[in-house]
Amino acid sequence: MLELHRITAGYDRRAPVVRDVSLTVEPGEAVGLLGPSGCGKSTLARVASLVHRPDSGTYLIDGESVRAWRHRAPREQRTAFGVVFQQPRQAADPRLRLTDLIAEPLRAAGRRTGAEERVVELAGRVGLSAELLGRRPHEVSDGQLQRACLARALVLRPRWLICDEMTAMLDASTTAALVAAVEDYRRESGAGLLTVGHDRTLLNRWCDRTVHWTELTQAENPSPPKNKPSGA
Ligand SMILES: Nc1ncnc2c1ncn2[C@@H]1O[C@H](COP(=O)(O)OP(=O)(O)OP(=O)(O)O)[C@@H](O)[C@H]1O
Repeated sequence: MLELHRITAGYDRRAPVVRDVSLTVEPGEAVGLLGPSGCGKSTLARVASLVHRPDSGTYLIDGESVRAWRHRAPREQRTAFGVVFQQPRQAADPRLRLTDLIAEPLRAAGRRTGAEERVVELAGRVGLSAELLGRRPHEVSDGQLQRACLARALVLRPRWLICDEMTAMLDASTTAALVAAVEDYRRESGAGLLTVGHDRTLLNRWCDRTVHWTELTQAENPSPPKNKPSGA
């Protein structure tokens, strides 16, 4: 379970953008987070994925307290997360061919054995052809690059996925393909998901539960209604 408790975070300690926010995600659960532009959703998603250290609050991952963020976080906690951001061009090294981009986390973790097969398998899942795998980011569309970024996020088989407006700039068919790839992975792995977005209809359809930013600062465990009947 992910348990973010009374998190305050931002970019200037005197004016935090996230104030006293609490959120939990159960194992295997898909939670959608909605809220107006600039309210702090991405900042909270960055705290949850261990890339942004909060000013205060506590964070438990599967019962274990998080004591360090970014490169200081233990590898086991860092690699428990697969993260996809809104802007694939900002998240991708422009020098890498898509095949190397997807394999990057395997190399960083020293897990080269079987890397090629894993990349090919993931490329199939996200709908990237062998020809596209040989191209560099400037030679593919935003949607194709985002497919590669999703494959990269899945390559270490994370227990948790954090998608920060993953589909915000994509057309309907690419959005559907990426959501389907995430859901296939979750079905087989049991991974939990926190997905941030503006599209209430998409989040309601995709997630078990959709929470609005304003609910996160109210009493804990507000038991919001489920989007789908259990087992659906
Ligand atoms: N690196 C940064 N340095 C300084 N301020 C930042 C930084 N990143 C975000 N902010 C500010 O923090 C506030 C919250 O930003 P954040 O991206 O978390 O919001 P958001 O809810 O995800 O917005 P959107 O839906 O538009 O993506 C905004 O006012 C933003 O300008």
